Amino acid sequence: MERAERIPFVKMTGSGNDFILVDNRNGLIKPEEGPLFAKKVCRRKLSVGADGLILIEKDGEVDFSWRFYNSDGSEAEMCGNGARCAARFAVLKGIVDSPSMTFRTLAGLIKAEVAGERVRVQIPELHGLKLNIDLRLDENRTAKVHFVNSGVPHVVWILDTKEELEKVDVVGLGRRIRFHENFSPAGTNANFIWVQDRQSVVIRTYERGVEDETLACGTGSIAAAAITVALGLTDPPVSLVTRGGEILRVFFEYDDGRFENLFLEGPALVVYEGSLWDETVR
Ligand SMILES: N[C@H](CCC[C@H](N)C(=O)O)C(=O)O
Repeated sequence: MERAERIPFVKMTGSGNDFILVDNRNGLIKPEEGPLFAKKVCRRKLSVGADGLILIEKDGEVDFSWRFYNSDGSEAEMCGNGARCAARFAVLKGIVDSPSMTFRTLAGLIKAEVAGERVRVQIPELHGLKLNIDLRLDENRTAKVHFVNSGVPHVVWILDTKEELEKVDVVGLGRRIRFHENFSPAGTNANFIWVQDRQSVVIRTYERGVEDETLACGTGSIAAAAITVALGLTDPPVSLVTRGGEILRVFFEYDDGRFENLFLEGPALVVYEGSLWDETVR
């Protein structure tokens, strides 16, 4: 990257899942530089710090394209909370001239609708739904889990009580699932949920590529909503109570294994704007 003394960015939070957003339509950060740049700027205390980096790029057909990186520098196909932040960022920065837009991700085209601080994004599709998997965790323990890809891969483990959800070792068990041979080589995110009632689920998520629990996960919320509806435990729209306390809402129609018109809705807030000094990303 030719040395740009300072790189303007906006820090945003999608229900506690936090991101650094950069308008990279000038191509300053080259594709091959993305992973290391992301790893450096997402370090808490040593740089801006975030769960992920979002680079907005030019696109010849739709409003814009994006590159999404987890804080470990891995590029992910999609990010639900990040998509909501990217849509609001595009409106605030005049990258689009309408509150409705379409942008390109590795998981396909995302339609977004910005209404003030709240954003709805339409997820292209769910695939690979697999219910009631007996997952061997170690020689003495198996867990009944479920799987779906909601833009990125997600395992969902349903716990019986709120207390169990409070006490579960999200990082220890989450890491075991994330690196489980069943899901290699791509790995998976791991969600632990408790079904509060037919309209709401409390969720905690261990995120692949952050390698820790995050305060919210958009695609994880979609996965949990889809799986609990498919199991007959909830009815859409489903509210997801995230670890940060914010509520994410997932809308869709479900009929005999088919999910239609999948939307994720929730707040996407600006925390601050800044300019990144070159000396901390060399
Ligand atoms: N860490 C995820 C990508 C971000 C997902 C999450 N932040 C969301 O809001 O969907 C992965 O690598 O699969």
